[in-house]
Amino acid sequence: MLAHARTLATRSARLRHSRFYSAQVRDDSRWPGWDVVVGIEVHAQIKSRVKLFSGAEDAWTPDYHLPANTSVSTFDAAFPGTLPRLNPKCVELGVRTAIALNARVQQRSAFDRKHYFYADLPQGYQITQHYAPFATDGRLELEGGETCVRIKQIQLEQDTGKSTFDPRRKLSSIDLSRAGAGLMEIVSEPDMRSPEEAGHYIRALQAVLRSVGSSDGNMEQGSLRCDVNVSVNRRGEPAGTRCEIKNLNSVKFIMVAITSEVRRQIDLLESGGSVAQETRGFDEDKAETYSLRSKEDAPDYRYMPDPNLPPLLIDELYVSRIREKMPELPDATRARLLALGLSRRDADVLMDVDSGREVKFDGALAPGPVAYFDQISQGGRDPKVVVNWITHELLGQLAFRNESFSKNPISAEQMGGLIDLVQRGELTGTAGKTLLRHMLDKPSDRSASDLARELSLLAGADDAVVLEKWCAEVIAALPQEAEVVRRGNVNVLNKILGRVMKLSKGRADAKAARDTLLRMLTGK
Ligand SMILES: Nc1ncnc2c1ncn2[C@@H]1O[C@H](COP(=O)(O)OP(=O)(O)OP(=O)(O)O)[C@@H](O)[C@H]1O
Ligand SMILES: [Mg+2]
Ligand SMILES: [Mg+2]
Repeated sequence: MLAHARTLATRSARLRHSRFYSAQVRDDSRWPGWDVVVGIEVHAQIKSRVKLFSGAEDAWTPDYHLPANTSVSTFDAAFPGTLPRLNPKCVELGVRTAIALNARVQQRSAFDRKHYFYADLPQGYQITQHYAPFATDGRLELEGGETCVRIKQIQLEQDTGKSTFDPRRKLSSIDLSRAGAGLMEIVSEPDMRSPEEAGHYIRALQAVLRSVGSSDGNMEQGSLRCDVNVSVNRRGEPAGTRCEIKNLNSVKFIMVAITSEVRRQIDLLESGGSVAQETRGFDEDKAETYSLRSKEDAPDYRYMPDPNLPPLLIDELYVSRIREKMPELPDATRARLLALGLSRRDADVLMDVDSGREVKFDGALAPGPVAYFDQISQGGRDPKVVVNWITHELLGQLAFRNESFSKNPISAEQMGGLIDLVQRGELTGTAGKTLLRHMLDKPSDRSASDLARELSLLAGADDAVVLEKWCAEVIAALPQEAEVVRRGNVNVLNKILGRVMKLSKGRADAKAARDTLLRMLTGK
């Protein structure tokens, strides 16, 4: 009876957590009558200069332009007699990630050896926490909080080296620089129901990792790598057999690979066949998955506890200290920005994971567009005006120059000064943009108003006189158009006005210029 009650309680907890058991699954017109089930294993490189077990002597930089084998300690190369020593920074960044993913940090976890024989793994085994991970039972809400993906576990493990094969010379090269670097394996429950949801999950996870500073989460550079498990079943039937697609390296390829794998499995089942559990690769050119090895060929990893590493003990005080220092998480940031009156789009642009925000080593963060926005809008500036200048003008100009936000040379103070000049009417909007361009062209630490004065961009006291001079000059240059306006056809005025604005290099106030022209031409 008690056991039954417990089962029911567990089941209803699950019901609350996973949409899989509760809400109706919508039919997908791509595969009507079928349900798609996806679970993802993410390997995220921990942003610590020191590897997971090989001590401070081998500080490494994940810079792939460096020559091979430049950051390898004797431990990484598995010299006999070398011993592992756990890097506490990796534990701290792991715990930060676990807290951000609402996971339970285990007071006791342990390290196992997972054996396989491959040239980029000199020890002959990888140290991992597959059986006793340091965090379990997390969850990550996807956009809008409608869907929630449960996180089964987060474990610490070593990265391998890198092997490259040159088919021409039939030569394999091994680079051990990466060997032994710290990874977090974040294993999701099979809670995603479409290729798009898998994409949202990875994006949301990237945002979390970056916001806590535990990983770059950059798929292109390999600091975030995904193994994607896919199965299909007819609506109402239990989940099917999963295939695992290894090593996908972009969100786009994840979605394409899932779509093509779903098609393959459905075709197999519809033609009376069955899906065999196997590990598959993804061919980017053909947009197809292909078999790597079947379950029968799966290696026997001969897991065993690592005798050289004691269990990892994490006490509650340690966790609560980290919890107190947690930075703002993406969901909270988005909610705060929306509450300030920003549009969803503007909030997304500020928070964009690809905006060039840098995660520095050991979890420090370079300020991204959101922090820049926060600094500028302090002191009572209108948040909507500030976000406009950042997203449209600044990010626009930077994009035009093919530069990311991390290259922005304009300080928050300078940008705030520029916005104030425009808001107070001392600078026209167009002159403000000219000033912004100048600040990007010639970075300096001078204030916006000094620069505006120096460039004669400020709208001054003798404005009206200058404006009349510009108008007169343009009227003289466009006698025919001026005549048409004089005869009462005001439509042509815009052409004359355009010339005045051009002549003033944007310094003229458009409305004042229009009024002046009308007065000079029609007396009104
Ligand atoms: N029916 C299913 N359809 C799709 N995904 C599934 C299904 N069942 C389980 N999964 C997913 O498969 C993944 C299993 O990962 P896990 O690390 O636990 O084991 P593994 O793949 O056997 O081990 P390894 O780490 O050696 O690859 C999880 O992400 C889980 O959500
Ligand atoms: Mg796994
Ligand atoms: Mg796996």
